[in-house]
Amino acid sequence: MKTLIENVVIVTMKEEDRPYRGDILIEGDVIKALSPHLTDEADERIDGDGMVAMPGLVNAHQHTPMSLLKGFSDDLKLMDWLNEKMLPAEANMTPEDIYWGAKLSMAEMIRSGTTSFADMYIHMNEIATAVAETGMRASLTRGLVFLENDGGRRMEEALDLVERWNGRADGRITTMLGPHAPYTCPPDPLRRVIKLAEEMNLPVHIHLAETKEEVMVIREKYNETPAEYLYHAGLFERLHVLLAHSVHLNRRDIGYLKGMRGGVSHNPVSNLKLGCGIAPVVDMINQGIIVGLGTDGSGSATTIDMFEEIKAATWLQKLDYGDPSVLPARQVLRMATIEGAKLLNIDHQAGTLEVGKKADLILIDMKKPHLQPIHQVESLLVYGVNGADVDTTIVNGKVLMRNRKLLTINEEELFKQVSVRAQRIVENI
Ligand SMILES: CSC[C@H]1O[C@@H](n2cnc3c(O)ncnc32)[C@H](O)[C@@H]1O
Ligand SMILES: [Zn+2]
Repeated sequence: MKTLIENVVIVTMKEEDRPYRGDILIEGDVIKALSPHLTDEADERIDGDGMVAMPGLVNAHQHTPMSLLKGFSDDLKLMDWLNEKMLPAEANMTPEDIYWGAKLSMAEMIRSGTTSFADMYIHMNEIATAVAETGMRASLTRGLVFLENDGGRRMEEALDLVERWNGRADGRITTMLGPHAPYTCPPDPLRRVIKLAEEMNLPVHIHLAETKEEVMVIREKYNETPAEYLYHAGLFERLHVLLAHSVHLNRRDIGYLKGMRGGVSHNPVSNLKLGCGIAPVVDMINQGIIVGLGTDGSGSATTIDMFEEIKAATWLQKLDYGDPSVLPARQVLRMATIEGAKLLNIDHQAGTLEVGKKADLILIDMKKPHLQPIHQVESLLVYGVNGADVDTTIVNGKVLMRNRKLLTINEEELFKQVSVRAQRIVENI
């Protein structure tokens, strides 16, 4: 199957490229050619006039089924929200709920231009099934909380996910191991997970230093900062690690992360809404740490539109530094694309528009009052565009949304399923 996108403004997000008008040829699941003018025959032609083509966005930290808990308990502190609301609700979730909640998030992500995401949750088989069906690309992790003895059941589920799904769905699914956070993972089980990840050559996905309370708890328990605790457990020695949040890091903590494989998912909307603080994004980047962007679950953030994260990320750093020149448009766009792809360990496949990479791209409709005139495309992509401006979403060469119509998800059925399930889950909480 050959698809030719014609006469479109191409934003490759490669370091050396600047936006230019041209054509994109997709053959099978890869980008075959990118050029100012292509004359190839194609099975399908897409008129890109008035559109911008850019790499699909990479959401580096998600809990997809939490879409079912969206708006259920807002305006709480993280630990109250988690312990009193989310955990009891999650105990009520069936595997089918997880499947439909994950699909709801995927519908929203495809609609707002996300093509790849990293997910940490429970009942991962159902999430993987939803990924296989919707056509998205994902790095999946069974979240591991070690506060009570479960006879090794969670760990078995984590390994089952890896065995069943790593490299599956045409290579769109990869897997990681997911010790949830320093405050839910005591030293012994944490070290066991690290050893296993090393033996199995698997990346690790973990929350880090999200709140001041976390810093206090870890200080009381271990007389260390959360970053020190992970460093001394050996997490940053060999493994590729995806750290979610990393809000409360001091200068020494940033030093521990320096040189690590992987990096940090910055989740500014969730951090703002939960009042967590402002992550030292610019300081981390200046130390060579890779920083991508994520939304966290919609149970906390409500929105999983990555264009909102893009805006929040740059606004917050400008405000924090009192300097509008920090985190300029191009840099924050790279965080949402190629830097995120590096965090998911898929930058050989995604994150830029390049010949030979997988065809994961989006078309943005610029024929709208808020996106005209176009002086600088990259500026408008950051400060003007929102998820509803995405016209077409393509993953692995397959069109998942065209003219804003989802092609792999039946939304009518989806909405029926989620409204009934969401009500049942929160009853009596
Ligand atoms: C055991 S699966 C993952 C686990 O993480 C919880 N969660 C969702 N958002 C956050 C967050 O911002 N910080 C910490 N933990 C979070 C989710 O409810 C699941 O229980
Ligand atoms: Zn999270």
